[in-house]
Amino acid sequence: MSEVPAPEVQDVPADVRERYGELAEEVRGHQFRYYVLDSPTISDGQFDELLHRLEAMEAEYPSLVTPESPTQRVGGTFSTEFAAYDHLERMLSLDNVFDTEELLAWFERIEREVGGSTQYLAELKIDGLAINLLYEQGKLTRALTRGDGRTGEDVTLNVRTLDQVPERLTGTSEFPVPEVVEVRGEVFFRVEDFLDLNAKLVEAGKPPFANPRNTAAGSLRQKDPRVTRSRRLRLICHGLGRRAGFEPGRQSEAYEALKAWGLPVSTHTKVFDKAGEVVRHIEYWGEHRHDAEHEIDGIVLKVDQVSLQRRLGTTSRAPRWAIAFKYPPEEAITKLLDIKVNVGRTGRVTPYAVMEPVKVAGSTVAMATLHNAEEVERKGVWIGDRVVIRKAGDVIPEVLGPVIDARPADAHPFVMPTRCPECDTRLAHQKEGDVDIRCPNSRFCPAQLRERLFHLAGRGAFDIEVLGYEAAVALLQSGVVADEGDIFDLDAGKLTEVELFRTKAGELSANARKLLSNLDTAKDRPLWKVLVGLSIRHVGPTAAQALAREFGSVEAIEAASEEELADVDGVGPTIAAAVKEWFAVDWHREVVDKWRRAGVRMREERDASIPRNLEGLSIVVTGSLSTYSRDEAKEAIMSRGGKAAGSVSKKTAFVVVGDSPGSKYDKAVQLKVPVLDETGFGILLERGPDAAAEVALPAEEVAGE
Ligand SMILES: NC(=O)c1ccc[n+]([C@@H]2O[C@H](COP(=O)([O-])OP(=O)(O)OC[C@H]3O[C@@H](n4cnc5c(N)ncnc54)[C@H](O)[C@@H]3O)[C@@H](O)[C@H]2O)c1
Ligand SMILES: [Zn+2]
Repeated sequence: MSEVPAPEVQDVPADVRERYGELAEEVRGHQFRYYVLDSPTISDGQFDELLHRLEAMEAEYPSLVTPESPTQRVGGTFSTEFAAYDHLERMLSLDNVFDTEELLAWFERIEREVGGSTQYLAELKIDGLAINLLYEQGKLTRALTRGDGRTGEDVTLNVRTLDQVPERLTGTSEFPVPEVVEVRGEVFFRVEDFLDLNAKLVEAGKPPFANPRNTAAGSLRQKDPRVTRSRRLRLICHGLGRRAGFEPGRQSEAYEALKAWGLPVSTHTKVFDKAGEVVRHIEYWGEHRHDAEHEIDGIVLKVDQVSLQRRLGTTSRAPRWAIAFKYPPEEAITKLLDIKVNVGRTGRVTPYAVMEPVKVAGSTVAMATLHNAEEVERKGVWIGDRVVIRKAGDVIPEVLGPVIDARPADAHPFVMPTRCPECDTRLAHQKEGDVDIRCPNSRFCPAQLRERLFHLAGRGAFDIEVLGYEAAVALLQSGVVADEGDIFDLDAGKLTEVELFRTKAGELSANARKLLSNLDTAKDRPLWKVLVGLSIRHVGPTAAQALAREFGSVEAIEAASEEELADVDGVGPTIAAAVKEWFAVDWHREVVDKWRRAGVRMREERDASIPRNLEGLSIVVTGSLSTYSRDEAKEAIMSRGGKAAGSVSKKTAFVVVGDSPGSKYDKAVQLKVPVLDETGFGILLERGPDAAAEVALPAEEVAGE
């Protein structure tokens, strides 16, 4: 073809040409920061998007394309820090597809060009940096980075520090050592080693690295090979360049040769006959991305037969016989606009990141929790920084760390506030050594009030549909509710005082009527839900159910000693202490009183047909019974007013002993507590303690059985 005709050049509007030039410059700038500085300021996904925009402009105005265009070249370049050498054969990049449709179109093109179906080799796309190892007469003579594809940087001394890189190749009868071979591969960090490295840095008070790929590149491209040596880099080989004295028929055969020569190859390489199977394979790895030892950003597909590879040839930047299917990026880089703090239901103050919204793993992210002040410091992020965020699948987004090289002059560290942002109370650690810092003004802090109201309306508590955040805030701000104690005293008169619950005509809104009816239903929720609604620290559904089952009423829980509480299965000392602390606060007890007066259920509903014949008795069950499960036995005791205790004491009325009893039985013997077998337990339940006492055995006799 002749040169691009001049008139077409003029067809490109000046503003498009200008925008194109700017975009191309921007892309080159990012390539420099990525390939030379090992320190990108945008994520790979964001970079790919810029490149795509460039491609789209070129597709619309083909005359924009020049050989220098970033779309036509292998991305990298080389730094003058290293000696530069040419590769014997060019190192190329890979073309990308981003969905199945594009992939199927690629298969179609290949099969059209080779005239039929063919076999494909599927490999994990390792997110590392490309390396070219030159072996002459079996001896490693040079290692180069990819550079611009033609010329790479000499990193031989550094590569020699990798355990997996043999100084000399070994040969076998099937695969003798070739005269010359360029081996292409990927240098990377195993995720585990990367996390280890970061943990050590943090321990030494240094900022951690943001991601394994750039850290691997930075670790290999070091002036001082000792730094490289300390970094536990890994290698996987995935191709050949120039070779003499060896010619594989298939790519998969080349891997066998590499392995025979003593080079590391992947264990996840697979040959497929059918495009459909490849698609399933890609889906599988999409869901198991994190099962590989290294990060993967896609699957690479290669036409397996080398003669067909030759026939398909290459473009200026990539082979035509291979393609990379890229998974949606899980990381993005964005600006950390601010770090704010949130005050939770129990007063815990949590810093969180406010970021310029950015798309990652299919959703837009603008906020992420930072957990506590220590965590902010550990991550080393400053307000104003560009930060790397990560969101894997459905997992909540996480701020990984700052892009240190992109730190603007006005960036500044976060300072944890000393006063509550909502009520101005001085914040404090509740106990010595707590990481968390809290607002102690639990009664009046608007944030805590709002969160508690919202919580008590939740599914796990009273399940009051209309009482969301908006309603909670409206009720508190209007003053008709001072705290959660007032919630069940709401009536039509009070609600008409709240704008949110009034119609324009000043009448009660439909929503208000619904709230009243919700509240009415809520009064009859089971005891455990009432307990959850009280916002006692650590008392979630599990502990609340255990407490309700064991004690049967709020009064009984309040009256129980810390030991008795701790003794309950599913409660334990921490929760027991929290319950005691909670009931020790006057206004907490007032909340309970107000709710009780308003008609909220304060005790477990009893089945009237069950006799309350064990009232006040503490009974311990040990070993397994044949007709009752452990829970059923407890339930049977408690529904009769007894207490199913977890340990034997002098106050224990009976110890019920099943098969293979534990140390509780020994304790019963020691304390001379009456012991019942399973039949005796049945008598106890049906006829009460007096009848049971007649059949109770002295402990020794049961033991002798
Ligand atoms: N964030 C930034 O600023 C920035 C700038 C430039 C490039 N990038 C990123 O770098 C990548 C582009 O770089 P690229 O040109 O190296 O292309 P690429 O990473 O998409 O694909 C080519 C490379 O894949 C590697 N590879 C990994 N596993 C392989 C396997 N099994 N078989 C064959 N090759 C395998 C090879 O080293 C090869 O050079 C993109 O992900 C891009 O987003 C990011
Ligand atoms: Zn406060």
